[in-house]
Amino acid sequence: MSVTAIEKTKLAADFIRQQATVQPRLGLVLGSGLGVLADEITEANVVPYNEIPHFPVSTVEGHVGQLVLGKLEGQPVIAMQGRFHYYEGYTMQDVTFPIRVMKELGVETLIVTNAAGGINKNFNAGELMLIRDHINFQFNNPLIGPNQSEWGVRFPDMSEAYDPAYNQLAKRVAESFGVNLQEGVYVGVTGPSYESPAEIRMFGNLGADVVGMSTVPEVIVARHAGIRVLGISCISNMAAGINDQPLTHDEVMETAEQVKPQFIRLVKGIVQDILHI
Ligand SMILES: Cc1cccnc1O
Repeated sequence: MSVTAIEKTKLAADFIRQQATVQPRLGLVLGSGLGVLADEITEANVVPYNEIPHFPVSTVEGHVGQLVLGKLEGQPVIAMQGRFHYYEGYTMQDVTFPIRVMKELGVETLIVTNAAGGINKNFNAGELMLIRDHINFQFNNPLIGPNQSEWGVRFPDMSEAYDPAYNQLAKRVAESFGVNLQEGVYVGVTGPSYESPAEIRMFGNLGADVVGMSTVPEVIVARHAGIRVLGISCISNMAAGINDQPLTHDEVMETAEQVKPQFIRLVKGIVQDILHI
């Protein structure tokens, strides 16, 4: 007899709970090149994705695929070191399964991060952007199919998918730390090819400030589950056509390397207070 999605979620959560040193309240999804934040977690214990029942298995060679549970700035957290991308061939349900498991473990707040391409010409590679809203341009949705009413409603509201109170906190922390934090709209595309200049012009006309290949499905599922969300993009490079540079993944990783100190300082500052608002 096939195992239901709810049963798979509970089996994965039970496995993780047996190994966890904390009961996490805050979830972190760490995007390309940003997994280093998990190294800041104390009292940490690591659970490799390939040991967790029903967890997707990372297909990317040498890609760290593990959960890190412990304390970050004294708060009980669970961090994904390595995420699953739709472009790898995972289903939308695979991509978002870790968010369902986080909810089952008791997570009520999620910080989602990513590397993104800059579209807004006032932005620069190496800057951080607070996500105010997103555009789903992945021609799919993780909630398509029968609704699991114990997870959430059939038609979840997305009008404040990125929590306004969290965004006010992030701006206060950025200002206090002297971090130049941009703010804007993230458009999620499927990838894996980078966008064409014509597509970037279109996304700009549609109101997008950065583009990326992740985040949107995880946020939709988090909101469906009643998890409050804060999102931060690391502008890894300017998207196609914004300047005359060809796009490479190496450049995405190199920029993430440069922005890491600011990113870590900002997120740790946010983590100190986010569970109290
Ligand atoms: C992630 C990304 C970086 C740069 C340009 N486009 C993208 O989708």
